[in-house]
Amino acid sequence: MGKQANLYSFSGVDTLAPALRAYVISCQDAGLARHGVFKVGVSGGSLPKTLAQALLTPSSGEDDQVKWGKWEIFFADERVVPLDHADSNYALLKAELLDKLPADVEQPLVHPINPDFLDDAQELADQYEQVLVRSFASRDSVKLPIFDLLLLGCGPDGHTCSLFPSHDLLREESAWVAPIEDSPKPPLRRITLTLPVVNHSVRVAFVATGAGKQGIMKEIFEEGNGLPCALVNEVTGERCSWFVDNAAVEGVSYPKRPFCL
Ligand SMILES: O=C(O)[C@H](O)[C@@H](O)[C@H](O)[C@H](O)COP(=O)(O)O
Repeated sequence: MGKQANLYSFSGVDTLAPALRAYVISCQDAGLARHGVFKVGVSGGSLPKTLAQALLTPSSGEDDQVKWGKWEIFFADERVVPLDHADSNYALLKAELLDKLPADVEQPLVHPINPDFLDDAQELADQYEQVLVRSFASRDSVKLPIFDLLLLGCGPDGHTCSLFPSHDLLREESAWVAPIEDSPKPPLRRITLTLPVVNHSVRVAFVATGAGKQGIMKEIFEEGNGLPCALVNEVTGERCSWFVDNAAVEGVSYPKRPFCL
């Protein structure tokens, strides 16, 4: 394993957001330099709101451009509900971010789940996997898709995407996208990227804020305990960056780095 995951701590979301913006833009520019598009996966929870705060501010110069027209957006996990349902991660991202993009810029290509398959979570996951197969097929090796960036949250139990602690899904080795029908966090039925896909991403960024995350951050960074977020940290090492606020990591013994690219 390489170096450890980067832990960047900020006074609050207002100071975290500009750093997250700089980080996302650097991943975007690296993706564009590598293959002309930026393939990014996002989760639900509080992330879309923070992302909007980071990305919707006006550009401050040439190096600070969000090139929306070059973005391909996927869902790191999604609830098995219609796209306009209150629980839908797509609906959340749409309301928080996509609907607020300036109308005069080229729009990103967004890949929601196919609502024709809501009756069967396995089929929904398989169909979403096919979306990834088609999108990533131009690569030489499609053993696993390689996202340029995954932007993830961390639940108070240490879950990420819909990969929950001690769940059998953590042992999935071959599927890229898997169904889960007994999610400990409602709603029960979801689909999620699997751990090998998360770990294969070029970069992984977690955003976790608020004192409510303190206990789990301590456990993830000090003990690991096989928690899904800790498993990602262990495999991705320095390819992984955490954007947190001071409240979330108070008392956590782990070196915090000053943010720089
Ligand atoms: O669909 C979901 O439930 C989310 O994708 C989930 O993985 C989320 O990211 C975490 O639960 C963190 O949520 P918060 O950021 O709201 O704490």
